[in-house]
Amino acid sequence: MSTSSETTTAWTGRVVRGDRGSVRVVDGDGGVTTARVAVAVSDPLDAPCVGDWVSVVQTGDDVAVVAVLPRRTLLERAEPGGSSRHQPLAANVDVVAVVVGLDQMPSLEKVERLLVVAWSSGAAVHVVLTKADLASDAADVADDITGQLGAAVIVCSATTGEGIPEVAALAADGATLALVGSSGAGKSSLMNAIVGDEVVATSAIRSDGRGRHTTVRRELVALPGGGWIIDTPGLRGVGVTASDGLASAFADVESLARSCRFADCTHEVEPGCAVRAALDSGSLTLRRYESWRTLQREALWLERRTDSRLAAEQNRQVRRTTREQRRFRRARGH
Ligand SMILES: Nc1nc2c(ncn2[C@@H]2O[C@H](COP(=O)(O)OP(=O)(O)OP(=O)(O)O)[C@@H](O)[C@H]2O)c(=O)[nH]1
Ligand SMILES: [Zn+2]
Repeated sequence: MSTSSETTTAWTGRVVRGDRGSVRVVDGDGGVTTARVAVAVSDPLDAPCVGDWVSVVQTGDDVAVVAVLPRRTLLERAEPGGSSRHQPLAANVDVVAVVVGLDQMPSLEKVERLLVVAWSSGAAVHVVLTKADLASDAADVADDITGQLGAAVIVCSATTGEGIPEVAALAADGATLALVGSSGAGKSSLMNAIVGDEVVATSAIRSDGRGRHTTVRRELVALPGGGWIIDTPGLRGVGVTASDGLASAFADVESLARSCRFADCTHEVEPGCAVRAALDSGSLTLRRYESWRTLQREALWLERRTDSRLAAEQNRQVRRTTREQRRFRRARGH
Protein backbone atom coordinates (compact mmCIF):
# COMPACT_ATOMS: atom_id res chain seq x y z
CA MET A 1 0.00 0.00 0.00
CA SER A 2 1.28 3.42 -0.83
CA THR A 3 1.48 6.17 1.75
CA SER A 4 0.99 9.83 1.01
CA SER A 5 4.72 10.52 1.44
CA GLU A 6 5.55 8.24 -1.51
CA THR A 7 5.83 9.87 -4.89
CA THR A 8 4.27 8.43 -7.98
CA THR A 9 6.11 8.39 -11.28
CA ALA A 10 4.84 7.31 -14.66
CA TRP A 11 7.03 6.12 -17.52
CA THR A 12 6.93 4.16 -20.76
CA GLY A 13 8.93 0.97 -21.13
CA ARG A 14 9.14 -2.17 -23.23
CA VAL A 15 8.25 -5.68 -22.05
CA VAL A 16 11.29 -7.93 -22.38
CA ARG A 17 9.74 -10.93 -20.67
CA GLY A 18 6.21 -12.01 -19.91
CA ASP A 19 5.15 -14.24 -17.05
CA ARG A 20 1.71 -14.94 -15.68
CA GLY A 21 0.52 -11.81 -13.85
CA SER A 22 3.81 -9.98 -14.08
CA VAL A 23 6.23 -8.75 -16.73
CA ARG A 24 9.80 -7.52 -16.89
CA VAL A 25 10.00 -4.02 -18.36
CA VAL A 26 13.07 -2.15 -19.59
CA ASP A 27 13.15 1.63 -19.24
CA GLY A 28 14.92 4.24 -21.38
CA ASP A 29 18.13 3.89 -19.38
CA GLY A 30 18.28 0.12 -19.81
CA GLY A 31 17.14 -0.66 -16.28
CA VAL A 32 14.88 -3.69 -15.97
CA THR A 33 12.03 -3.82 -13.43
CA THR A 34 9.42 -6.43 -12.60
CA ALA A 35 5.93 -4.98 -12.82
CA ARG A 36 2.55 -6.43 -11.96
CA VAL A 37 -0.05 -6.37 -14.69
CA ALA A 38 -2.86 -3.98 -13.77
CA VAL A 39 -4.63 -4.02 -17.13
CA ALA A 40 -8.07 -5.56 -17.39
CA VAL A 41 -8.04 -8.03 -20.28
CA SER A 42 -10.94 -10.05 -21.58
CA ASP A 43 -8.98 -11.66 -24.41
CA PRO A 44 -5.58 -13.32 -23.72
CA LEU A 45 -4.33 -11.55 -26.85
CA ASP A 46 -4.73 -8.18 -25.10
CA ALA A 47 -2.48 -9.07 -22.17
CA PRO A 48 0.96 -7.43 -22.29
CA CYS A 49 3.40 -9.71 -24.07
CA VAL A 50 7.08 -9.58 -25.01
CA GLY A 51 7.76 -6.59 -27.25
CA ASP A 52 4.84 -4.50 -26.03
CA TRP A 53 5.38 -0.84 -25.20
CA VAL A 54 3.60 -0.19 -21.91
CA SER A 55 2.71 2.63 -19.53
CA VAL A 56 4.09 1.97 -16.08
CA VAL A 57 3.07 3.67 -12.85
CA GLN A 58 5.44 3.39 -9.93
CA THR A 59 4.49 4.28 -6.35
CA GLY A 60 7.15 3.38 -3.82
CA ASP A 61 7.84 -0.33 -4.26
CA ASP A 62 4.72 -0.93 -6.27
CA VAL A 63 5.32 -1.05 -10.02
CA ALA A 64 2.32 -1.64 -12.25
CA VAL A 65 1.69 -1.84 -15.99
CA VAL A 66 -1.47 0.22 -16.43
CA ALA A 67 -1.78 0.26 -20.21
CA VAL A 68 -0.53 -1.50 -23.33
CA LEU A 69 0.24 0.99 -26.11
CA PRO A 70 -1.25 0.21 -29.53
CA ARG A 71 0.68 -2.54 -31.32
CA ARG A 72 2.10 -2.06 -34.78
CA THR A 73 2.35 -5.79 -35.41
CA LEU A 74 1.60 -8.97 -33.48
CA LEU A 75 3.15 -12.35 -34.01
CA GLU A 76 0.70 -14.96 -32.77
CA ARG A 77 -0.06 -18.62 -33.15
CA ALA A 78 -3.05 -20.82 -32.65
CA GLU A 79 -2.64 -22.60 -29.33
CA PRO A 80 -1.33 -26.11 -29.81
CA GLY A 81 -3.85 -28.92 -29.56
CA GLY A 82 -6.31 -27.58 -32.09
CA SER A 83 -7.94 -25.04 -29.78
CA SER A 84 -9.23 -21.91 -31.44
CA ARG A 85 -7.51 -19.62 -28.98
CA HIS A 86 -4.59 -17.54 -30.16
CA GLN A 87 -1.41 -17.00 -28.19
CA PRO A 88 0.63 -13.82 -28.57
CA LEU A 89 4.30 -14.61 -29.22
CA ALA A 90 5.77 -11.11 -29.66
CA ALA A 91 4.46 -7.61 -30.31
CA ASN A 92 5.84 -4.76 -32.42
CA VAL A 93 8.08 -7.01 -34.48
CA ASP A 94 9.45 -5.38 -37.66
CA VAL A 95 11.04 -8.42 -39.25
CA VAL A 96 10.28 -12.10 -38.76
CA ALA A 97 13.06 -14.53 -39.64
CA VAL A 98 11.74 -18.00 -40.40
CA VAL A 99 14.71 -20.09 -39.28
CA VAL A 100 15.24 -23.41 -41.02
CA GLY A 101 18.14 -25.79 -40.27
CA LEU A 102 20.03 -27.21 -43.21
CA ASP A 103 21.03 -30.31 -41.20
CA GLN A 104 17.97 -31.94 -42.76
CA MET A 105 16.37 -31.43 -46.14
CA PRO A 106 13.79 -28.71 -45.36
CA SER A 107 10.20 -29.50 -46.21
CA LEU A 108 8.72 -26.73 -48.36
CA GLU A 109 5.29 -27.35 -46.79
CA LYS A 110 6.67 -26.70 -43.29
CA VAL A 111 8.42 -23.54 -44.46
CA GLU A 112 5.23 -22.42 -46.18
CA ARG A 113 3.27 -22.95 -42.97
CA LEU A 114 5.77 -20.86 -40.98
CA LEU A 115 5.64 -18.18 -43.67
CA VAL A 116 1.89 -17.89 -43.21
CA VAL A 117 2.33 -17.42 -39.44
CA ALA A 118 5.12 -14.87 -40.08
CA TRP A 119 3.20 -12.91 -42.70
CA SER A 120 0.06 -12.83 -40.54
CA SER A 121 1.96 -10.69 -38.02
CA GLY A 122 2.16 -7.71 -40.35
CA ALA A 123 5.99 -7.67 -40.23
CA ALA A 124 8.45 -8.10 -43.11
CA VAL A 125 9.58 -11.71 -43.58
CA HIS A 126 12.86 -13.45 -44.42
CA VAL A 127 13.77 -17.12 -44.54
CA VAL A 128 17.07 -17.78 -42.77
CA LEU A 129 18.70 -21.06 -43.73
CA THR A 130 21.11 -21.85 -40.92
CA LYS A 131 23.65 -24.66 -40.25
CA ALA A 132 25.04 -24.04 -43.77
CA ASP A 133 28.24 -25.74 -42.56
CA LEU A 134 26.31 -29.04 -42.58
CA ALA A 135 24.99 -28.80 -46.13
CA SER A 136 26.61 -28.85 -49.54
CA ASP A 137 23.51 -27.72 -51.41
CA ALA A 138 22.61 -24.58 -49.42
CA ALA A 139 22.49 -22.44 -52.57
CA ASP A 140 20.09 -24.88 -54.30
CA VAL A 141 17.76 -24.94 -51.29
CA ALA A 142 17.86 -21.13 -51.19
CA ASP A 143 16.96 -20.97 -54.91
CA ASP A 144 14.09 -23.41 -54.35
CA ILE A 145 12.65 -21.33 -51.53
CA THR A 146 12.97 -18.06 -53.42
CA GLY A 147 11.65 -19.58 -56.63
CA GLN A 148 8.82 -21.70 -55.24
CA LEU A 149 7.75 -19.76 -52.15
CA GLY A 150 8.68 -16.24 -53.21
CA ALA A 151 10.53 -15.47 -49.99
CA ALA A 152 13.82 -13.61 -49.49
CA VAL A 153 16.52 -15.98 -48.21
CA ILE A 154 19.72 -15.55 -46.18
CA VAL A 155 22.11 -18.50 -45.81
CA CYS A 156 24.14 -18.60 -42.59
CA SER A 157 25.89 -20.70 -39.97
CA ALA A 158 26.14 -19.99 -36.25
CA THR A 159 29.19 -22.27 -36.16
CA THR A 160 31.32 -20.63 -38.88
CA GLY A 161 29.80 -17.14 -38.65
CA GLU A 162 28.95 -17.14 -42.37
CA GLY A 163 25.98 -14.87 -43.11
CA ILE A 164 25.58 -13.74 -39.48
CA PRO A 165 26.14 -10.02 -40.27
CA GLU A 166 23.37 -10.23 -42.91
CA VAL A 167 20.96 -11.69 -40.36
CA ALA A 168 22.03 -9.13 -37.72
CA ALA A 169 21.38 -6.36 -40.26
CA LEU A 170 17.67 -7.29 -40.15
CA ALA A 171 17.67 -5.68 -36.68
CA ALA A 172 19.44 -2.49 -37.81
CA ASP A 173 18.14 1.03 -37.15
CA GLY A 174 16.23 0.13 -34.02
CA ALA A 175 14.19 -2.62 -35.70
CA THR A 176 12.84 -5.61 -33.79
CA LEU A 177 13.73 -9.01 -35.23
CA ALA A 178 11.88 -12.16 -34.14
CA LEU A 179 13.18 -15.65 -34.85
CA VAL A 180 10.55 -18.35 -35.45
CA GLY A 181 11.07 -21.94 -36.45
CA SER A 182 10.65 -25.47 -35.27
CA SER A 183 12.44 -26.81 -32.23
CA GLY A 184 16.09 -27.55 -32.96
CA ALA A 185 16.16 -25.36 -36.08
CA GLY A 186 19.03 -23.36 -34.59
CA LYS A 187 17.29 -20.19 -33.37
CA SER A 188 19.02 -19.92 -29.99
CA SER A 189 22.44 -20.53 -31.56
CA LEU A 190 21.70 -17.87 -34.16
CA MET A 191 20.66 -15.44 -31.47
CA ASN A 192 23.82 -16.11 -29.47
CA ALA A 193 25.90 -15.60 -32.63
CA ILE A 194 24.22 -12.24 -33.29
CA VAL A 195 24.36 -11.01 -29.71
CA GLY A 196 27.92 -12.29 -29.40
CA ASP A 197 27.18 -13.79 -26.01
CA GLU A 198 25.59 -16.92 -24.59
CA VAL A 199 22.25 -15.30 -23.80
CA VAL A 200 20.07 -18.33 -24.36
CA ALA A 201 20.65 -21.99 -23.68
CA THR A 202 20.71 -24.13 -26.81
CA SER A 203 19.20 -27.56 -26.93
CA ALA A 204 21.15 -30.61 -27.93
CA ILE A 205 19.73 -32.47 -30.89
CA ARG A 206 18.39 -35.89 -29.99
CA SER A 207 19.86 -38.91 -31.70
CA ASP A 208 16.78 -39.21 -33.90
CA GLY A 209 17.60 -35.78 -35.30
CA ARG A 210 14.57 -34.08 -33.78
CA GLY A 211 14.88 -31.12 -31.47
CA ARG A 212 14.33 -31.55 -27.77
CA HIS A 213 11.89 -29.10 -26.31
CA THR A 214 13.77 -26.58 -24.23
CA THR A 215 12.09 -24.50 -21.57
CA VAL A 216 14.40 -21.49 -21.42
CA ARG A 217 12.60 -18.25 -20.90
CA ARG A 218 12.39 -16.26 -24.12
CA GLU A 219 13.50 -12.67 -23.67
CA LEU A 220 13.70 -9.65 -25.88
CA VAL A 221 17.35 -8.61 -26.04
CA ALA A 222 18.37 -5.00 -26.76
CA LEU A 223 21.28 -4.93 -29.21
CA PRO A 224 24.10 -2.38 -28.86
CA GLY A 225 23.16 -0.86 -32.23
CA GLY A 226 19.66 0.05 -31.00
CA GLY A 227 17.83 -2.93 -32.48
CA TRP A 228 16.06 -5.73 -30.64
CA ILE A 229 15.99 -9.46 -31.10
CA ILE A 230 13.74 -12.18 -29.74
CA ASP A 231 13.91 -15.92 -29.95
CA THR A 232 10.40 -17.43 -29.84
CA PRO A 233 9.70 -20.93 -28.53
CA GLY A 234 10.13 -23.73 -31.05
CA LEU A 235 6.92 -24.03 -32.98
CA ARG A 236 6.03 -27.69 -33.29
CA GLY A 237 2.51 -27.89 -34.59
CA VAL A 238 1.91 -24.35 -35.70
CA GLY A 239 -1.66 -23.49 -36.44
CA VAL A 240 -2.42 -21.05 -39.18
CA THR A 241 -4.29 -18.17 -37.63
CA ALA A 242 -5.23 -15.63 -40.24
CA SER A 243 -6.23 -15.63 -43.84
CA ASP A 244 -4.31 -12.38 -44.53
CA GLY A 245 -1.04 -14.23 -43.83
CA LEU A 246 -2.19 -16.90 -46.25
CA ALA A 247 -2.84 -14.22 -48.87
CA SER A 248 0.76 -12.98 -48.56
CA ALA A 249 2.37 -16.40 -48.44
CA PHE A 250 0.44 -17.48 -51.53
CA ALA A 251 0.19 -14.14 -53.32
CA ASP A 252 0.80 -15.87 -56.70
CA VAL A 253 -2.04 -18.40 -56.27
CA GLU A 254 -4.43 -15.87 -54.72
CA SER A 255 -3.87 -13.51 -57.63
CA LEU A 256 -4.67 -16.34 -60.06
CA ALA A 257 -7.81 -17.14 -58.03
CA ARG A 258 -8.97 -13.55 -58.41
CA SER A 259 -8.98 -13.91 -62.18
CA CYS A 260 -11.17 -17.05 -62.23
CA ARG A 261 -14.39 -16.52 -64.20
CA PHE A 262 -16.60 -17.13 -61.14
CA ALA A 263 -16.01 -15.17 -57.96
CA ASP A 264 -16.92 -18.21 -55.83
CA CYS A 265 -14.79 -20.61 -57.92
CA THR A 266 -13.76 -23.69 -55.92
CA HIS A 267 -10.87 -24.29 -58.37
CA GLU A 268 -12.03 -27.89 -58.81
CA VAL A 269 -14.25 -28.21 -61.88
CA GLU A 270 -15.40 -24.75 -62.94
CA PRO A 271 -14.85 -23.51 -66.49
CA GLY A 272 -12.60 -20.46 -66.74
CA CYS A 273 -10.67 -21.38 -63.58
CA ALA A 274 -7.33 -19.56 -63.75
CA VAL A 275 -5.86 -21.75 -61.00
CA ARG A 276 -6.55 -25.02 -62.87
CA ALA A 277 -5.29 -23.42 -66.06
CA ALA A 278 -1.98 -22.57 -64.34
CA LEU A 279 -1.79 -26.15 -63.02
CA ASP A 280 -2.39 -27.51 -66.54
CA SER A 281 0.24 -25.24 -68.08
CA GLY A 282 2.72 -26.15 -65.33
CA SER A 283 3.24 -22.56 -64.18
CA LEU A 284 1.75 -23.57 -60.81
CA THR A 285 3.03 -26.77 -59.22
CA LEU A 286 0.63 -29.34 -57.81
CA ARG A 287 2.67 -29.32 -54.60
CA ARG A 288 2.08 -25.60 -54.03
CA TYR A 289 -1.58 -25.83 -55.04
CA GLU A 290 -2.19 -28.63 -52.53
CA SER A 291 -0.30 -26.83 -49.80
CA TRP A 292 -2.46 -23.75 -50.41
CA ARG A 293 -5.67 -25.80 -50.20
CA THR A 294 -4.56 -27.51 -46.98
CA LEU A 295 -3.64 -24.29 -45.19
CA GLN A 296 -6.79 -22.60 -46.47
CA ARG A 297 -8.99 -25.37 -45.08
CA GLU A 298 -7.15 -25.13 -41.77
CA ALA A 299 -7.55 -21.35 -41.50
CA LEU A 300 -11.24 -21.70 -42.33
CA TRP A 301 -11.71 -24.42 -39.72
CA LEU A 302 -10.00 -22.28 -37.07
CA GLU A 303 -12.12 -19.27 -38.01
CA ARG A 304 -15.28 -21.35 -37.58
CA ARG A 305 -14.06 -22.64 -34.20
CA THR A 306 -13.39 -19.06 -33.11
CA ASP A 307 -16.86 -18.06 -34.24
CA SER A 308 -18.50 -20.90 -32.31
CA ARG A 309 -16.44 -20.05 -29.23
CA LEU A 310 -17.68 -16.46 -29.44
CA ALA A 311 -21.25 -17.67 -29.93
CA ALA A 312 -20.99 -19.92 -26.85
CA GLU A 313 -19.61 -17.03 -24.79
CA GLN A 314 -22.47 -14.78 -25.94
CA ASN A 315 -25.00 -17.47 -25.00
CA ARG A 316 -23.49 -17.74 -21.54
CA GLN A 317 -23.72 -13.96 -21.21
CA VAL A 318 -27.38 -13.99 -22.21
CA ARG A 319 -28.18 -16.82 -19.75
CA ARG A 320 -26.43 -14.93 -16.97
CA THR A 321 -28.43 -11.79 -17.74
CA THR A 322 -31.78 -13.60 -17.76
CA ARG A 323 -30.91 -15.28 -14.46
CA GLU A 324 -30.10 -11.90 -12.97
CA GLN A 325 -33.24 -10.36 -14.41
CA ARG A 326 -35.34 -13.17 -12.88
CA ARG A 327 -33.71 -12.64 -9.49
CA PHE A 328 -34.32 -8.92 -9.80
CA ARG A 329 -38.00 -9.44 -10.69
CA ARG A 330 -38.44 -11.93 -7.79
CA ALA A 331 -36.92 -9.43 -5.37
CA ARG A 332 -39.44 -6.85 -6.53
CA GLY A 333 -42.24 -9.33 -6.06
CA HIS A 334 -43.07 -9.95 -9.76
N1 LIG B 1 26.76 -27.46 -37.17
C1 LIG B 1 25.93 -26.52 -36.72
N2 LIG B 1 25.12 -26.83 -35.68
C2 LIG B 1 24.27 -25.88 -35.25
C3 LIG B 1 24.20 -24.59 -35.84
N3 LIG B 1 23.25 -23.87 -35.21
C4 LIG B 1 22.75 -24.69 -34.24
N4 LIG B 1 23.35 -25.89 -34.26
C5 LIG B 1 23.05 -27.03 -33.37
O1 LIG B 1 21.69 -27.41 -33.54
C6 LIG B 1 21.10 -27.78 -32.28
C7 LIG B 1 19.84 -26.98 -32.04
O2 LIG B 1 20.16 -25.61 -31.96
P1 LIG B 1 19.35 -24.56 -31.09
O3 LIG B 1 19.97 -23.24 -31.35
O4 LIG B 1 19.21 -24.98 -29.68
O5 LIG B 1 17.91 -24.67 -31.77
P2 LIG B 1 16.56 -23.89 -31.39
O6 LIG B 1 15.90 -23.58 -32.68
O7 LIG B 1 16.85 -22.75 -30.50
O8 LIG B 1 15.73 -24.99 -30.62
P3 LIG B 1 14.58 -24.78 -29.51
O9 LIG B 1 15.23 -24.07 -28.39
O10 LIG B 1 14.18 -26.18 -29.18
O11 LIG B 1 13.49 -24.02 -30.16
C8 LIG B 1 22.20 -27.57 -31.25
O12 LIG B 1 22.81 -28.81 -31.01
C9 LIG B 1 23.16 -26.61 -31.91
O13 LIG B 1 24.48 -26.76 -31.45
C10 LIG B 1 25.09 -24.31 -36.95
O14 LIG B 1 25.09 -23.22 -37.56
N5 LIG B 1 25.92 -25.32 -37.35
ZN1 LIG C 1 -10.74 -21.12 -59.97
